[in-house]
Amino acid sequence: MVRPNGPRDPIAGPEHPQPPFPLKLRGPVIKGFGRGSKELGIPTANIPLSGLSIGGHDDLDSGIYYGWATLDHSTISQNTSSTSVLSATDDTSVPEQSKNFAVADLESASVPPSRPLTPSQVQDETPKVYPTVLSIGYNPFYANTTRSIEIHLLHLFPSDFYGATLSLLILGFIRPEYDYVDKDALVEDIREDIRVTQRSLARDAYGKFARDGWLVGAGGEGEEGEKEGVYKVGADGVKRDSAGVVIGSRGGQKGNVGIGFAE
Ligand SMILES: Cc1cc2nc3c(=O)[nH]c(=O)nc-3n(C[C@H](O)[C@H](O)[C@H](O)COP(=O)(O)O)c2cc1C
Ligand SMILES: Nc1ncnc2c1ncn2[C@@H]1O[C@H](COP(=O)(O)OP(=O)(O)O)[C@@H](O)[C@H]1O
Repeated sequence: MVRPNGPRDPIAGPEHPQPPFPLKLRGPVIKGFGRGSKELGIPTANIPLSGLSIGGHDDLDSGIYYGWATLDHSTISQNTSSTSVLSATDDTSVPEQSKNFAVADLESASVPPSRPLTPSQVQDETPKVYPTVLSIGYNPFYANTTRSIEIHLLHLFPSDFYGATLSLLILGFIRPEYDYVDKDALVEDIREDIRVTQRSLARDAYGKFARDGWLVGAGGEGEEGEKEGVYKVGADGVKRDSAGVVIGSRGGQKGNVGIGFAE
């Protein structure tokens, strides 16, 4: 479908996320077609389509979505080698360093920064949580024959992170994928998607999902024996949740704050 003319909504989705959101995705960052940073100035981390199977969402509508994401860098060495990297295409050579021209000039004071949040806003040991916009589909402008998941994290990274495990919580739908008259029109719409993402995630009901246990590696809701939440370790070494309720005794260092599980 060719992009319709006309202005776009500044915010996407209702005041509170509605089903099917939040949707959980996770997978290793693999190599895509290499166009994101080279041609568009907007790097997009690809994860395998099987990432959609986690909640049984393989048939999710193609389109542009937003949410929160984290990266686990500890899996990089097991998913890459010095000469090859897992790939969505047949090409497994190590890609050139990505370039990101899109985000730096888009920030404004009234929206969440592209700087990452930590769930507790206290400690650096907890994973950084990045505002994220993604495209799921066939990239009609490039007429791809296979469906792909292309994820842009709203952050300037010093280096690539192929092989890292990316966990994603999708909270809303922005628009369908379109074909465009030229590359500049595609880039302009993606830049507006970034702004829509910043405004949409700035709402309280969306911001609180940045603390969801899924983003720190949890296996999903309802797992036996696990209760995820923000904890603080007291002088007695005991972990308590934000309401002061004891959730564990193997807390460790006094004053530690993070996201974890009841023991
Ligand atoms: C927010 C966002 C919106 C996008 N919208 C479209 C779109 O409407 N049409 C399209 O053909 N591709 C769209 N794309 C996909 C880009 O064309 C794709 O990321 C690019 O081809 C890079 O792919 P690669 O990383 O596999 O090289 C979008 C990507 C992002 C991140
Ligand atoms: N802000 C970012 N968002 C997503 N990926 C990024 C970002 N900054 C750097 N990258 C890196 O750039 C890669 C994507 O670059 P891109 O040119 O789209 O290549 P590919 O086609 O291999 O996905 C990601 O896999 C990741 O390693």
